[in-house]
Amino acid sequence: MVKIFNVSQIKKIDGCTVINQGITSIDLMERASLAVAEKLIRFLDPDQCILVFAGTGNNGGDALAIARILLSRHFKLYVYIVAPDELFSDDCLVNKECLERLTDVKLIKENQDIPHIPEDCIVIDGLFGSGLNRPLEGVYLDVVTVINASHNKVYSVDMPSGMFVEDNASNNPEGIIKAEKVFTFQFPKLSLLLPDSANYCKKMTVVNIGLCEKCIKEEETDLFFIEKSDATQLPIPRDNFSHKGTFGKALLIAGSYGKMGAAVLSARACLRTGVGLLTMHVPRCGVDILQTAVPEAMVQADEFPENVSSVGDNIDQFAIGIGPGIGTDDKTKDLLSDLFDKYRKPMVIDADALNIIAGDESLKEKIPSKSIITPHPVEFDRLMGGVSINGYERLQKAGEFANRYDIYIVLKGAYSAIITPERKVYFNSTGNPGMATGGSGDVLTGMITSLLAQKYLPLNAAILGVYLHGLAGDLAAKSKSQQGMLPSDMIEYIGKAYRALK
Ligand SMILES: NC(=O)C1=CN([C@@H]2O[C@H](COP(=O)(O)OP(=O)(O)OC[C@H]3O[C@@H](n4cnc5c(N)ncnc54)[C@H](OP(=O)(O)O)[C@@H]3O)[C@@H](O)[C@H]2O)[C@H](O)CC1
Ligand SMILES: [K+]
Repeated sequence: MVKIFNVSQIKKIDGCTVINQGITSIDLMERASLAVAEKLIRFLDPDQCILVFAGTGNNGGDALAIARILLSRHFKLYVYIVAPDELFSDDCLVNKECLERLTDVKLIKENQDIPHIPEDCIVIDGLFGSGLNRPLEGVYLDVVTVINASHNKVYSVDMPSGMFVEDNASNNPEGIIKAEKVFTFQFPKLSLLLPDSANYCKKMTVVNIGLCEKCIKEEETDLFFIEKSDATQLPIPRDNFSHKGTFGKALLIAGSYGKMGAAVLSARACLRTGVGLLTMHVPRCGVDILQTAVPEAMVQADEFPENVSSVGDNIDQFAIGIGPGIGTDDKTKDLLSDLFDKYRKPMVIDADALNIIAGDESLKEKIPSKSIITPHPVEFDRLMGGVSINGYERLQKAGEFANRYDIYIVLKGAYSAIITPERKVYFNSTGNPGMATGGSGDVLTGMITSLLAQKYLPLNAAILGVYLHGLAGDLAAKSKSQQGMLPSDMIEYIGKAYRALK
């Protein structure tokens, strides 16, 4: 797992690296800058005009070092330092003086010094990084406004300038660089993983700068970024002598009139994820649909034609998933309440089941311990009874909710977050915007329920389910495009996603 740290932890690890590796801070800056420059060199066109905007701190120092390295590789550069008071950090000053020996470096001290930014150029943004401690104002705000208005591709060093590493609730949305890509050092930054960063960071690339592994190991955090190597360790190998009983029994309670597709998708995804036996509990109108569309599943018909209203006895033998397409009919509300009374093992709760819970406080108290709920942000806000001001606040609330009700929350998004009852957060690294379509969540519910049935611990079921779901989405997008892919395609790629983990 890659750890995610706050600013003071990053500073501490920096300092500790300098001591333990016997280097100076300028060596570390050079290493970081070289790592970013090498990435840029791979795709930048040497004939394109590149504008570098540096600040006066260490983020600026990085940008100036990157400019020097690019110049040595014959890129065409124009360099500006925004320095209203000309107070430079020591390492920034060293890099400024080095660069001034090679090229003209212009200072921007006030608004009138801001250059016209032509179209079709590239901007390298090194105004501010993790040292930002207040929203941008004055000439800094003006420079950011001009860069954003130029609509050129902007590559940011460490952070989009103007964006805080964690909470941006008090920030000025106009005072943040809109970056095409952010090359962030060593650790993903929390704010870059939250949905509010969509306008400011289209893509994040984590650049390894060789910080001291021992310091990283010793520094504690509750925030993690899931990598392939983490997911690879999770699948439970299949024993030669195993039989269908070995891989558990799942019961998916899904569907209502007009929403049987959700039941079909969750059923197929559950089976493709490896469950031994799947039973679908659906309204009577859905029996033929399920039996035809998913022959591998057994079907239990509800007594009602259009909605699910009750589940039978003997449900302890199953891992249960409830929600896809069930609607919020009163009969279905009764079912959920009854289910929570009867069944005390972890279950997967999604979609309309969450909307039902949102409308009834007493149901929250009854959610079985260690269950996994899988809301998207709107469902989560409904569950909280109010909209969060930003992704950071939503994450805090999710931590409190998970802790209070002793459950796991999969907060779906570009980097889906798995929040544990201990308030730890694991961000997923797979997936793409092609998955943002109706049915995608039903697939995830089926997958996680399947893993619970196969005796994965709830946390592992959530992590592996979310990772595989995203990976299947990535494989589907590769073959069918983000626009053309469907949740059904993702299901077809679950097998390949498993293979990719080998
Ligand atoms: N391990 C690493 O990640 C490494 C990171 N590096 C780079 O260093 C920066 C962080 O550098 P730092 O000098 O700490 O901070 P900044 O460059 O982001 O900011 C510089 C100073 O600017 C002042 N400040 C803050 N906010 C504002 C604002 N809104 N307007 C004007 N000025 C502002 C603040 O100083 P004050 O005294 O005014 O409080 C900042 O200190 C990191 O992002 C990386 O790029 C290293 O190069 C390698 C290791
Ligand atoms: K920056």
